[in-house]
Amino acid sequence: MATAHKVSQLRLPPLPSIKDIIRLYKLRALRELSQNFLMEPRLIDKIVRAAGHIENHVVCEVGPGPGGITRSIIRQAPRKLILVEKDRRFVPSLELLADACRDRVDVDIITGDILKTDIAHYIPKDVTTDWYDSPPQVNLIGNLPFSISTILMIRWLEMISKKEGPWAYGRTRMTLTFQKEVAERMSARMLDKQRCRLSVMCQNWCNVNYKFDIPGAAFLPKPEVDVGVVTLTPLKHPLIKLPFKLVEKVVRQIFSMRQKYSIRGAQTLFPEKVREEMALKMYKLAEIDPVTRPFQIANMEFARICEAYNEIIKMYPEFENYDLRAPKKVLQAQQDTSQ
Ligand SMILES: C[S@@+](CC[C@H](N)C(=O)[O-])C[C@H]1O[C@@H](n2cnc3c(N)ncnc32)[C@H](O)[C@@H]1O
Repeated sequence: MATAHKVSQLRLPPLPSIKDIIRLYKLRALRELSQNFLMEPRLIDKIVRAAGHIENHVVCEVGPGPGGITRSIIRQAPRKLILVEKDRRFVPSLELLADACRDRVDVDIITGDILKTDIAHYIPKDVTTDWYDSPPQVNLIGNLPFSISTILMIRWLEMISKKEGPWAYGRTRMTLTFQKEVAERMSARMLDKQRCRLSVMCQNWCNVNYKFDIPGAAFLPKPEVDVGVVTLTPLKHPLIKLPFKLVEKVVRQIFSMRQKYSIRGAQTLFPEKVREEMALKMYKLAEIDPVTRPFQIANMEFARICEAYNEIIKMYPEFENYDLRAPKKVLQAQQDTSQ
């Protein structure tokens, strides 16, 4: 059932429009920072509404840019707003916003790379909830730069798996934008043609909800692709209860040969001499048909494959560190030790 949220709870004093801000501060968009500014207030508010109730919450916005989404967040009266923006040119326009709401919202402006910023450091401890309770009053929101969105998501999933960073406070929710194709992959279920490593990884640790699309034309400059808005809520219990690195490796290798039978990719988890035998053993333990293709494998079946792999590396610890992606020299050493 849809929840009704009050809009415009906090009135901001008259401010120049985002268009004027961009002109005033000469904020020409930089391609290298994937800068595409969302210009439509209706769509901006729709993203913020997708985050649910955020009044009195601690909100962290990734890449606020000139502050379009930031304004909409502020109008919802969060208790604290943490802004992480790599491009210093946006600081004056963000300070203008921080100043306009200084009596009601505590705003931290951090100029830095989100991939290197410890957001948790800025989140007050009193928001902490137990992992198995409702999510804490903390939200991560961002119209993410395309160039880092997948890396950031994978990094955050690893943090979720370890209950670290913003997830040390409980099951912190995310409302994020991705290239439409990436958003479709994140939410793709078994048999979907978009199904890939990212689908299994996201769905193993989170409830992934593809909310709606935003046409490229709503951005300035217009990107070549449309955008998808996704919300993610960490699951109380992941489907595969094994370390992130193990799950990532197994799922990655199985999808490494997308069009072939999945066992072909699974074989690459093991050194050449034993790969056919070990992969077959793994599939037998997991009760998976070797002629299944990767996109035909359900999340629970991936769980069985990962568990079977874990059993095998317990039996043969020499295979544990075998990694096909390792540089040639390391690979040779790995092959030698497994003979
Ligand atoms: C797609 S734009 C979104 C701008 C604004 N939020 C909007 O919706 O109009 C992405 C923003 O992320 C910033 N950005 C790019 N790489 C970043 C990084 N590694 N860390 C933090 N911010 C980054 C860009 O400078 C830009 O402001």
